[in-house]
Amino acid sequence: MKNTVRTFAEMKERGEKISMLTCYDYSTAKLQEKAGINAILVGDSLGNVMLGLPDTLSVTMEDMITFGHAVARGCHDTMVVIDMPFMSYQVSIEQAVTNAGRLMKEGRGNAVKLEGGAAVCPQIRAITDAGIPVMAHLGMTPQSVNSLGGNRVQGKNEEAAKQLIDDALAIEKAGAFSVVLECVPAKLAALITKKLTIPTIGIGGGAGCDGQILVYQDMLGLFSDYTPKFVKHFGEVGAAMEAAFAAYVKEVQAGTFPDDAHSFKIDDDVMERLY
Ligand SMILES: Nc1nc(=O)c2c([nH]1)NC[C@@H]1CN(c3ccc(C(=O)N[C@@H](CCC(=O)O)C(=O)O)cc3)CN21
Ligand SMILES: CC(C)C(=O)C(=O)O
Ligand SMILES: [Mg+2]
Repeated sequence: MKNTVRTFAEMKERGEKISMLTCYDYSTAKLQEKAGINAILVGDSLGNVMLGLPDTLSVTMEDMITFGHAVARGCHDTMVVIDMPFMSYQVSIEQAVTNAGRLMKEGRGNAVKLEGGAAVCPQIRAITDAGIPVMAHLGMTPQSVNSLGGNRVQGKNEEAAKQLIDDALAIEKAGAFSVVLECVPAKLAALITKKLTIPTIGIGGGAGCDGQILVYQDMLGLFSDYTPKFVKHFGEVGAAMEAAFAAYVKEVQAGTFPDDAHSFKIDDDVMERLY
């Protein structure tokens, strides 16, 4: 049986930390599942790390479905959450439910995630009522980068902090099963975590959250367009890949690859007749 919404609730109750990573492809999903990850997010950050875009705004439903389905094929026991892309849920409740449904039917996700607080509570309620679990996303919400004026920490002053707490309580009431807290001061994220019965998943939210998430290319040292303060490298995979690519180039140039072990044989008498 797949871990699911119930697993999340039980883990918070037991005080067990929830580990999440983003993922966008089949092979990486299999590795993450083998490594024991609790849940995977197919994030719209794929715009940055897979497509080389400057932000997440032009990521489409088709993008999310293509990458989502690839990840879902690699996951047998792991819950797959798929981000709802910019403008796939803001316009109307009806459109939000339709698009969440597509991410489940065509993307083969187990849950969806959308950004925002009180403003998107009607969408959270309607999608949840349709039988689709919703993860909320508060604090720094990258789809609002043009309103927020950059990818910076949120909730620093009393008014903004109170707003964040109110939004967190509202999305919980609307039926969200969990919430991402992005770029929120650690002490504020810890307070929100205490106030909520649903698990909080931090990214730049400090150790007081119920779980953590990172973009996998960030934690592997595979992405270098920018490095948010919350990113820690758990490996230097970018450097390892570059070294392997360089070794390949060198062997091809030298003619030492492929050798006999990586080539196919034909009987000598067949070759003699051909000559
Ligand atoms: N590779 C990647 N990692 C992410 O975490 C991520 C994405 N892409 N794409 C979507 C959003 C964008 N995110 C970002 C992007 C940049 C910063 C960043 O550079 N923050 C600076 C502060 C910048 C400022 O104050 O203006 C920092 O020091 O953390 C943070 C989060 C988080 N998400
Ligand atoms: C950074 C996470 C939370 C996200 O929304 C994404 O990867 O798109
Ligand atoms: Mg996202």
